[in-house]
Amino acid sequence: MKFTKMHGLGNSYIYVDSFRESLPNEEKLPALAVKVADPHTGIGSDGLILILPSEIADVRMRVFNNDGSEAKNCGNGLRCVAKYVYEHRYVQKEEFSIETLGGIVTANVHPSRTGEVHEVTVDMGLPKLKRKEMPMRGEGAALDEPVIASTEHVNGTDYTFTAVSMGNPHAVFFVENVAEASVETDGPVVENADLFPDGTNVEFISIMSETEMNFAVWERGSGVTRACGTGACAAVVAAVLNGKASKDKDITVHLPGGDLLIRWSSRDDHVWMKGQAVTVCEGTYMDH
Ligand SMILES: N[C@@H](CCC[C@H](N)C(=O)O)C(=O)O
Repeated sequence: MKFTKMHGLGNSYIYVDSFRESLPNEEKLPALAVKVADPHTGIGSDGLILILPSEIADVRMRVFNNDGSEAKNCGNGLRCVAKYVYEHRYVQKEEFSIETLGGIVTANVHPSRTGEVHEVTVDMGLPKLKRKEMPMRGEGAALDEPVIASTEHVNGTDYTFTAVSMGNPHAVFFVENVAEASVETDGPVVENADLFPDGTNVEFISIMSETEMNFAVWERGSGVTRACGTGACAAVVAAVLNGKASKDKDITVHLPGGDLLIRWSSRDDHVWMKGQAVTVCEGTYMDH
């Protein structure tokens, strides 16, 4: 199976071009994701991304975490898919749509004179804020309410966070110092809490100024990663909802793997993400 390894700020995936490659049966895809992602016996990545034709958008992306679970969206993956389909001329325009399980988004590539794409902007669409849209468990009318700085009980402990869906779920915690955040201890506890029937990604952020924040993440299905694009979008939305940042400002999110520029626009309430997309290598994977 031919593959391309790409990353956005160190959040790496094995990309399979399903315009050209025939894929294993549907039920074998989760196991394939686990195998290719293994750094010792596979290629090594945070998961597997399939680039496919779409009937309702210009192209389609499917994302598998490195535990084999399928995700509904991936911000860093979207930028890499946009780079790939533009450079391989599957689209011949700089603005085009990408279908994900979490909805359709619009990508804008910024090609160099030679046609290479190093940076991509994505209109990530509307954040979903209602408890039932995460999804998160709750009672009656609360299901239609947003979860902003809400204290929730998980395994006997109280956790205070803001929940934002960017097609996939995120629980955002404000902390004093991201370097000291309990990413590897609280991350998996919140990820797997009963409260989240589908699990959740977990972000820890600290506000540095009106236009800057530090960020660390525990990703659902992948654990600690160097970056999470949808997580950075959710972090900015959470900061605005908590009065710690403003709409219409370009906010630099400092992730472990580098920076993303995120803006929540008041014009249409869409969230915009701008950042790098990098090709690491291409090769042939021998399935075994
Ligand atoms: N790394 C991604 C998100 C990947 C999916 C996530 N772990 C989930 O299960 O929702 C990003 O850049 O957004």
